Amino acid sequence: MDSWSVAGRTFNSRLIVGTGKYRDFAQNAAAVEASAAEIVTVAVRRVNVMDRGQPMLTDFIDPKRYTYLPNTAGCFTAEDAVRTLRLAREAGGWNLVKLEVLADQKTLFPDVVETIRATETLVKDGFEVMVYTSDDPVVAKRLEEAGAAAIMPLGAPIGSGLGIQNRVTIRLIVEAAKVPVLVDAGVGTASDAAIAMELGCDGVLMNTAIAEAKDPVLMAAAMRDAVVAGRKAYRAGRMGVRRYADPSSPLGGLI
Ligand SMILES: CC(=O)[C@@H](O)[C@H](O)COP(=O)(O)O
Repeated sequence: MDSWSVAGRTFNSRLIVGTGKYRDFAQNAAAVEASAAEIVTVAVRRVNVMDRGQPMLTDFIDPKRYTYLPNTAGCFTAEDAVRTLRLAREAGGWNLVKLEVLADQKTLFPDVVETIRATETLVKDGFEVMVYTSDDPVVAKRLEEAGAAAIMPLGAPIGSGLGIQNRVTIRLIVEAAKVPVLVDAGVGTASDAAIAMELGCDGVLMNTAIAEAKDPVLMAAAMRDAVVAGRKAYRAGRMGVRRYADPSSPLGGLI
Protein backbone atom coordinates (compact mmCIF):
# COMPACT_ATOMS: atom_id res chain seq x y z
CA MET A 1 0.00 0.00 0.00
CA ASP A 2 1.16 3.54 -0.76
CA SER A 3 0.16 5.00 2.60
CA TRP A 4 1.18 8.27 4.24
CA SER A 5 1.45 9.34 7.87
CA VAL A 6 0.79 12.47 9.87
CA ALA A 7 1.37 12.87 13.60
CA GLY A 8 1.99 9.12 13.95
CA ARG A 9 -1.26 8.09 12.24
CA THR A 10 -1.21 6.23 8.92
CA PHE A 11 -3.77 6.64 6.14
CA ASN A 12 -4.29 4.98 2.77
CA SER A 13 -6.40 7.74 1.22
CA ARG A 14 -4.58 10.96 0.36
CA LEU A 15 -7.80 12.92 -0.05
CA ILE A 16 -9.24 14.91 2.86
CA VAL A 17 -12.76 16.25 2.36
CA GLY A 18 -14.81 18.97 3.99
CA THR A 19 -18.25 19.06 5.56
CA GLY A 20 -19.64 22.45 4.51
CA LYS A 21 -21.94 23.70 1.73
CA TYR A 22 -23.76 20.38 1.20
CA ARG A 23 -27.55 20.20 0.77
CA ASP A 24 -27.72 18.21 4.01
CA PHE A 25 -25.71 15.81 6.16
CA ALA A 26 -26.98 12.79 4.17
CA GLN A 27 -25.60 14.17 0.89
CA ASN A 28 -22.35 15.02 2.68
CA ALA A 29 -22.08 11.44 3.99
CA ALA A 30 -22.72 9.96 0.51
CA ALA A 31 -19.98 12.16 -0.97
CA VAL A 32 -17.53 11.20 1.77
CA GLU A 33 -18.25 7.53 1.08
CA ALA A 34 -17.68 7.99 -2.67
CA SER A 35 -14.44 9.91 -2.06
CA ALA A 36 -12.93 7.01 -0.06
CA ALA A 37 -11.48 9.68 2.25
CA GLU A 38 -10.48 8.58 5.74
CA ILE A 39 -10.24 12.10 7.18
CA VAL A 40 -13.04 14.67 7.21
CA THR A 41 -12.47 18.24 8.28
CA VAL A 42 -15.14 20.09 10.24
CA ALA A 43 -15.54 23.82 10.89
CA VAL A 44 -16.41 23.38 14.56
CA ARG A 45 -17.86 26.89 14.78
CA ARG A 46 -20.30 26.25 11.93
CA VAL A 47 -21.15 22.55 11.82
CA ASN A 48 -23.04 20.96 14.68
CA VAL A 49 -20.90 18.34 16.39
CA MET A 50 -21.78 19.27 19.98
CA ASP A 51 -25.52 20.11 20.38
CA ARG A 52 -27.44 16.85 20.85
CA GLY A 53 -30.73 18.78 20.53
CA GLN A 54 -30.07 19.39 16.78
CA PRO A 55 -29.14 17.06 13.89
CA MET A 56 -25.44 16.27 14.31
CA LEU A 57 -22.84 15.53 11.64
CA THR A 58 -21.56 12.67 13.76
CA ASP A 59 -24.91 10.86 13.30
CA PHE A 60 -24.21 10.69 9.54
CA ILE A 61 -20.42 10.46 9.35
CA ASP A 62 -19.30 7.97 11.97
CA PRO A 63 -16.40 9.31 14.08
CA LYS A 64 -15.37 5.70 14.78
CA ARG A 65 -14.87 5.08 11.06
CA TYR A 66 -13.50 8.48 10.00
CA THR A 67 -10.83 10.67 11.56
CA TYR A 68 -12.40 14.01 12.43
CA LEU A 69 -10.11 16.97 11.79
CA PRO A 70 -11.63 20.03 13.50
CA ASN A 71 -10.73 23.28 11.74
CA THR A 72 -10.84 26.94 12.71
CA ALA A 73 -12.68 28.32 9.66
CA GLY A 74 -13.99 31.78 10.53
CA CYS A 75 -11.17 32.64 12.96
CA PHE A 76 -9.26 35.88 12.31
CA THR A 77 -6.90 35.97 15.30
CA ALA A 78 -4.56 33.46 16.91
CA GLU A 79 -6.49 33.76 20.21
CA ASP A 80 -9.78 32.95 18.51
CA ALA A 81 -8.34 29.92 16.75
CA VAL A 82 -6.66 28.56 19.89
CA ARG A 83 -9.87 29.02 21.94
CA THR A 84 -11.94 27.26 19.26
CA LEU A 85 -9.63 24.23 19.16
CA ARG A 86 -9.45 23.97 22.95
CA LEU A 87 -13.26 23.84 23.02
CA ALA A 88 -13.26 21.21 20.26
CA ARG A 89 -10.76 19.10 22.20
CA GLU A 90 -12.92 19.29 25.31
CA ALA A 91 -16.05 18.34 23.36
CA GLY A 92 -14.72 15.57 21.13
CA GLY A 93 -11.27 14.69 22.45
CA TRP A 94 -9.79 15.77 19.08
CA ASN A 95 -6.06 16.42 19.24
CA LEU A 96 -5.20 16.35 15.54
CA VAL A 97 -6.49 19.67 14.19
CA LYS A 98 -6.43 21.92 11.17
CA LEU A 99 -5.45 25.49 11.96
CA GLU A 100 -6.54 28.34 9.72
CA VAL A 101 -6.24 31.96 10.79
CA LEU A 102 -7.64 34.20 8.10
CA ALA A 103 -6.62 37.76 7.25
CA ASP A 104 -9.81 39.18 5.74
CA GLN A 105 -13.27 38.20 4.52
CA LYS A 106 -12.69 39.08 0.89
CA THR A 107 -9.66 36.91 0.10
CA LEU A 108 -9.76 34.48 3.04
CA PHE A 109 -5.98 34.45 2.70
CA PRO A 110 -4.12 33.19 5.75
CA ASP A 111 -2.71 35.77 8.16
CA VAL A 112 0.69 34.12 8.36
CA VAL A 113 1.91 36.08 11.40
CA GLU A 114 -1.16 35.07 13.45
CA THR A 115 -0.92 31.53 12.04
CA ILE A 116 2.68 31.12 13.25
CA ARG A 117 1.71 32.49 16.70
CA ALA A 118 -1.25 30.13 16.97
CA THR A 119 0.84 27.16 15.84
CA GLU A 120 3.42 27.82 18.58
CA THR A 121 0.72 28.04 21.26
CA LEU A 122 -1.14 24.94 20.08
CA VAL A 123 2.02 22.84 19.81
CA LYS A 124 2.99 23.84 23.40
CA ASP A 125 -0.54 22.84 24.40
CA GLY A 126 -0.07 19.32 23.02
CA PHE A 127 -2.03 19.61 19.77
CA GLU A 128 -0.92 18.01 16.49
CA VAL A 129 -1.40 20.90 14.09
CA MET A 130 -1.96 20.69 10.34
CA VAL A 131 -1.64 24.26 9.14
CA TYR A 132 -3.37 26.10 6.30
CA THR A 133 -0.95 28.66 4.91
CA SER A 134 0.08 30.71 1.88
CA ASP A 135 2.11 29.13 -0.93
CA ASP A 136 5.26 30.84 0.40
CA PRO A 137 8.16 28.41 1.01
CA VAL A 138 9.71 30.67 3.68
CA VAL A 139 6.53 30.75 5.74
CA ALA A 140 6.12 27.00 5.26
CA LYS A 141 9.57 26.45 6.78
CA ARG A 142 8.78 28.76 9.73
CA LEU A 143 5.63 26.75 10.43
CA GLU A 144 7.57 23.50 10.32
CA GLU A 145 10.12 24.97 12.77
CA ALA A 146 7.20 26.00 15.00
CA GLY A 147 6.22 22.33 15.20
CA ALA A 148 3.48 21.95 12.57
CA ALA A 149 2.58 18.32 11.87
CA ALA A 150 1.70 19.12 8.24
CA ILE A 151 1.92 22.13 5.95
CA MET A 152 -1.15 22.93 3.85
CA PRO A 153 -0.45 25.63 1.27
CA LEU A 154 -3.40 27.05 -0.62
CA GLY A 155 -3.77 26.22 -4.30
CA ALA A 156 -5.95 29.32 -4.74
CA PRO A 157 -8.38 31.27 -2.51
CA ILE A 158 -10.82 29.16 -0.49
CA GLY A 159 -13.98 28.42 -2.47
CA SER A 160 -12.61 29.96 -5.70
CA GLY A 161 -12.19 26.76 -7.71
CA LEU A 162 -9.34 28.44 -9.59
CA GLY A 163 -7.00 25.46 -9.33
CA ILE A 164 -3.32 25.58 -8.40
CA GLN A 165 -2.02 29.06 -9.22
CA ASN A 166 1.64 28.62 -8.32
CA ARG A 167 3.07 25.23 -9.12
CA VAL A 168 6.65 26.43 -8.70
CA THR A 169 6.31 27.45 -5.05
CA ILE A 170 4.22 24.39 -4.14
CA ARG A 171 7.03 22.29 -5.56
CA LEU A 172 9.64 24.26 -3.54
CA ILE A 173 7.60 23.71 -0.36
CA VAL A 174 7.41 19.96 -1.06
CA GLU A 175 11.15 19.69 -1.71
CA ALA A 176 12.08 21.49 1.52
CA ALA A 177 9.53 19.97 3.89
CA LYS A 178 10.27 17.22 6.41
CA VAL A 179 6.56 16.94 7.29
CA PRO A 180 3.67 16.09 4.95
CA VAL A 181 2.52 18.78 2.50
CA LEU A 182 -1.11 18.86 1.34
CA VAL A 183 -2.67 21.37 -1.02
CA ASP A 184 -5.63 22.93 0.78
CA ALA A 185 -8.21 25.15 -0.91
CA GLY A 186 -8.89 26.37 -4.42
CA VAL A 187 -9.27 23.01 -6.15
CA GLY A 188 -11.99 23.28 -8.83
CA THR A 189 -11.97 19.98 -10.63
CA ALA A 190 -10.25 16.61 -10.79
CA SER A 191 -7.27 17.71 -12.89
CA ASP A 192 -6.34 20.25 -10.15
CA ALA A 193 -6.14 17.42 -7.62
CA ALA A 194 -4.04 15.33 -9.99
CA ILE A 195 -1.63 18.26 -10.50
CA ALA A 196 -1.20 18.68 -6.73
CA MET A 197 -0.23 15.03 -6.48
CA GLU A 198 2.04 15.17 -9.54
CA LEU A 199 3.91 18.02 -7.81
CA GLY A 200 4.75 15.54 -5.05
CA CYS A 201 2.25 16.62 -2.42
CA ASP A 202 1.30 14.01 0.15
CA GLY A 203 -2.38 14.76 -0.23
CA VAL A 204 -5.12 17.24 -1.07
CA LEU A 205 -7.85 18.80 1.06
CA MET A 206 -10.98 20.12 -0.62
CA ASN A 207 -14.54 21.08 0.07
CA THR A 208 -16.22 23.37 -2.45
CA ALA A 209 -15.27 21.48 -5.62
CA ILE A 210 -17.24 18.48 -4.38
CA ALA A 211 -20.04 20.19 -2.44
CA GLU A 212 -20.88 22.66 -5.22
CA ALA A 213 -20.64 20.19 -8.12
CA LYS A 214 -23.95 19.45 -9.87
CA ASP A 215 -23.50 15.85 -8.71
CA PRO A 216 -21.37 15.94 -5.54
CA VAL A 217 -21.23 12.15 -5.19
CA LEU A 218 -19.94 11.68 -8.74
CA MET A 219 -17.42 14.50 -8.28
CA ALA A 220 -16.23 12.91 -5.03
CA ALA A 221 -15.51 9.70 -6.95
CA ALA A 222 -13.70 11.71 -9.65
CA MET A 223 -11.53 13.35 -6.97
CA ARG A 224 -10.75 9.97 -5.43
CA ASP A 225 -9.53 8.69 -8.81
CA ALA A 226 -7.63 11.91 -9.64
CA VAL A 227 -5.66 11.80 -6.40
CA VAL A 228 -4.75 8.17 -6.99
CA ALA A 229 -3.79 8.84 -10.65
CA GLY A 230 -1.72 11.92 -9.77
CA ARG A 231 0.13 10.07 -7.07
CA LYS A 232 0.89 7.13 -9.40
CA ALA A 233 2.19 9.55 -12.05
CA TYR A 234 4.46 11.22 -9.46
CA ARG A 235 5.83 7.85 -8.34
CA ALA A 236 6.28 6.65 -11.93
CA GLY A 237 8.45 9.68 -12.75
CA ARG A 238 7.47 12.07 -15.50
CA MET A 239 9.26 11.85 -18.89
CA GLY A 240 11.58 14.72 -19.77
CA VAL A 241 10.21 17.63 -21.82
CA ARG A 242 11.70 18.32 -25.28
CA ARG A 243 11.43 21.40 -27.45
CA TYR A 244 11.12 19.37 -30.66
CA ALA A 245 9.35 16.20 -31.77
CA ASP A 246 10.80 12.76 -31.13
CA PRO A 247 9.32 9.90 -33.21
CA SER A 248 7.35 7.37 -31.20
CA SER A 249 8.50 4.41 -33.31
CA PRO A 250 12.18 3.40 -33.72
CA LEU A 251 13.99 4.89 -36.74
CA GLY A 252 16.37 1.91 -37.30
CA GLY A 253 15.58 -0.81 -39.90
CA LEU A 254 13.46 1.38 -42.20
CA ILE A 255 12.52 -0.07 -45.59
C1 LIG B 1 -13.03 22.87 4.45
C2 LIG B 1 -11.91 23.74 4.73
O1 LIG B 1 -11.11 23.47 5.58
C3 LIG B 1 -11.77 24.98 3.92
O2 LIG B 1 -11.43 26.05 4.74
C4 LIG B 1 -10.73 24.65 2.93
O3 LIG B 1 -9.67 25.44 2.93
C5 LIG B 1 -11.29 24.18 1.64
O4 LIG B 1 -11.26 25.08 0.58
P1 LIG B 1 -12.08 24.77 -0.76
O5 LIG B 1 -13.51 24.88 -0.40
O6 LIG B 1 -11.63 25.80 -1.75
O7 LIG B 1 -11.73 23.37 -1.19
